[in-house]
This record gives sequence, C-alpha cells and structure tokens, in this order.
Amino acid sequence: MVSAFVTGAAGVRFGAAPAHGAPALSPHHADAKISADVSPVMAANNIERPMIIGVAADSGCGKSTFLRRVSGIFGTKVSQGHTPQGDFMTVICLDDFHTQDRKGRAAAKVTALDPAANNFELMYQMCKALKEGKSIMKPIYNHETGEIDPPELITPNHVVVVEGLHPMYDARMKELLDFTVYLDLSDEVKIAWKIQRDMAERGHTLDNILASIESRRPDFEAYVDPQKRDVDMVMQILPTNLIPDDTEKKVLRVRMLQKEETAVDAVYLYDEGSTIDWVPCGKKLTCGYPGIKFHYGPDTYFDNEVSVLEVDGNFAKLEEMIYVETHLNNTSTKFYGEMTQQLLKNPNAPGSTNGTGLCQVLIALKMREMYEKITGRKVLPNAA
Ligand SMILES: Nc1ncnc2c1ncn2[C@@H]1O[C@H](COP(=O)(O)OP(=O)(O)OP(=O)(O)O)[C@@H](O)[C@H]1O
Ligand SMILES: O=C(CO)[C@H](O)[C@H](O)COP(=O)(O)O
Repeated sequence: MVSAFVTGAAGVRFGAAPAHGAPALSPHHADAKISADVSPVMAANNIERPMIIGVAADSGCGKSTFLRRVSGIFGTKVSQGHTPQGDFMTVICLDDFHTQDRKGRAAAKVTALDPAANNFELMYQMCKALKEGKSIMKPIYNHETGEIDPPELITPNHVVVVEGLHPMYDARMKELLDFTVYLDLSDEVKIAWKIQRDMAERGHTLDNILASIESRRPDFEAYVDPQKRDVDMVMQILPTNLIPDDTEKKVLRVRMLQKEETAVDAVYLYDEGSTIDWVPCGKKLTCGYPGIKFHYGPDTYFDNEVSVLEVDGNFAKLEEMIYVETHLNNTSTKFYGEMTQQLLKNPNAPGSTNGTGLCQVLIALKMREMYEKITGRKVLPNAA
C-alpha cells in the first residue's frame, strides 16, 4: 500500500531544469513523487534501516553481472521487471535519472555521462527518501526505446543498490551511501566486453561500438572515472601480465583494492600487511596455460591507504578454490568453504574461473558484513 505522495519534497521542483542550463527535463521527472510517510513495507518486512550501496562504472563494465553475484550472497531472489526488487535487495539503475530521452540528448549534443544530462536533485531526494523508509515513484529510462517512461513504484528495502554512471558524483548523494564500489576496466578489456555484448545482443556494428567509446571518452574521463579515487573498494580489470603481447584479452589480471579506513577489515593473503607474491600452481591447484599468480600487499591509491589483492590467470577447477580460500583471511565468510561454495554455485557466470569472479564474491561478502555492522542484524549464509 502506498500512502500520500508529495512532489518536490523539501521545496524542490523535480521538473525544474538543472542549474547547468541543459534543456528542459522530461515531463515524467515532474511526475516523480516521494511518499510523505514511512512506508508500511518497513514494518511489514521488518526493515530496520535500509542500507544504500553505490556501484559505479562505465556502461558494459559488468555492473549487472557483479550485482547478480551480490544478490546470491544476500540470498535474495529479485523480480525481473525494470527495477529488480527482491525480498531483501533492490537494484536501482541510475540511468533512470537521465533528464532527456535519446533524441533529446542527441539534439542537445550531450552524452548520458554529462552531469547536465542527469537529474541529481531528484536522484538525491529519492535515495534519501528510500533511506528514510519512504516509497518513491521513480522515472524509468527505457533502454530499448531510448525514451523516458512514466514513473514506477519503488518501496524501501533492507539493501538498496544504486548502480550506474554517477552514484558518487554528487557530494550529497555520496554522503548517503553506506558502501561504495567502482569497477575499473582498462580500455582493452572494456572494448573486448563491449564488442562481445553489443554485437551479440544489441545489434551494433564494430565501427559503431568503437565510435561510441571514443565519443564518450572525454565525459567518461571528466565525470565518471574520478569517482574511483575515493570509494571503499575498487575492482581493476586489466589484461594479463602472464602472456607477453596478449592480443585476445581473454586472460585477465584483476586487482581488488580495499580502503584501509573502511569499517570492514581488508582481505589479506597469508600475513596481514606483508607484500607477498604467490604462484600456487602445483599439487593443490591445477593450472592450465598461462598459470595463476597472486599478489598481495599495501599500497597508496590517490589519497587513500589501501590493501591490494591481485589475481592474474585462470582457475582450472573451481572446487580447488578451497585451497585458495584456506590462505585468504578476513574474507567475511560465515563458514569455512563459503567463498568456494559461492563460486561453485554459478560456475558459468562471466568471470567465474578468474579473478573477477573471486573478487566479485569477496566484495559481496564485505557488503554483507557492512550490512550486519550497520543494522546489528545477522544475514544467514545462502547455501541455496
Ligand atoms: N567478469 C566478467 N568476465 C567476462 N565478461 C564479463 C564479466 N562481467 C561482465 N562481462 C560481460 O560484459 C558485458 C557487460 O556486462 P554487464 O551487462 O554486467 O555490464 P553493465 O555494466 O551492467 O552494462 P550496462 O550498464 O551497459 O547495462 C556482458 O556481455 C557480460 O557477459
Ligand atoms: O551509459 C549508459 C548506461 O550506463 C547508456 O549509454 C545511457 O544510459 C544512455 O542509453 P542509450 O545509450 O541506450 O541511449
């Protein structure tokens, strides 16, 4: 049940044009609403305090793939509608806050990455409302038609993930977020993933894809990429160092950076704070070509002290990940083998056999630990 909705909470007119002087907003932004009262869903679902997580990356960098892994760890089944809403977790795509449809952006010559093409006021008001336990009627950006559709109802949830191009761009938005993650793909890997998806699933030509990446680059570098400088965790996905002049970009080197200041302890290999290179291939870990190499150690990332866990190469047998798990500490698992079990649950998910899958699981486990810290509640391990 939805109680009274108000438009323009805190005196904000959602339909007003953004300060940057970009063209007028879609009328559907003026239709956006925030409930005046705390939603009855809060009591009905025993939600004490919604946790808001921000996941930022460029388009096609694996946000949805990663968040499917997070849903698995939180043991939430999510609906298949525009916005995945589950019994525990909701995933809001921030593209829904684009101010104009595709044609409008083309006419105004702005990319979707330009802050002027996004309604940060509405984004902030709506995330704040969800954190306060209020329901919202949020606009929808329809990627199939390129149009902005009428608003949909989103109710608060135990965990609300906001994913997209700019979750941490706006200072007030960033302040609302309880945990922040940035997926940082090198150009080579980004191009390889985008080509594979956009040609297979979206009917784009190779030239199209390369032109789109180039045209987005200045705004990506100006507005999206800088968000990585101060987040709780970064997953860097790079070409392997194990194959000289690798052209296929199928073997990946993945670095998980965890800010030391974060409320949850950093994962470490063997000995906390040491610098360690580990080549585990041998009797306990089967390695095909080109092998596997781990690195762990402290580092500085922009202004933050971080610890880095790096995995280069592919795992041949997922069940042997228990050997790797034995040597990792502070993983936030609830029982010995949980990390391996999570990997085995989705053996065919993209990245399962390399560092991306491993780091997806480790970051998701940190999110769960953060949820438990914030709420004082326990989440049962999801063995399903
Ligand atoms: N770890 C991975 N290893 C290999 N391929 C991957 C990995 N993660 C994602 N991909 C592939 O990259 C493509 C983009 O992934 P995904 O849809 O998750 O990205 P996204 O950031 O949600 O994209 P968008 O914002 O454009 O919707 C997909 O084809 C997916 O299969
Ligand atoms: O960056 C993007 C997604 O994160 C999209 O490019 C943006 O949402 C605009 O959509 P479209 O390209 O379908 O017009």
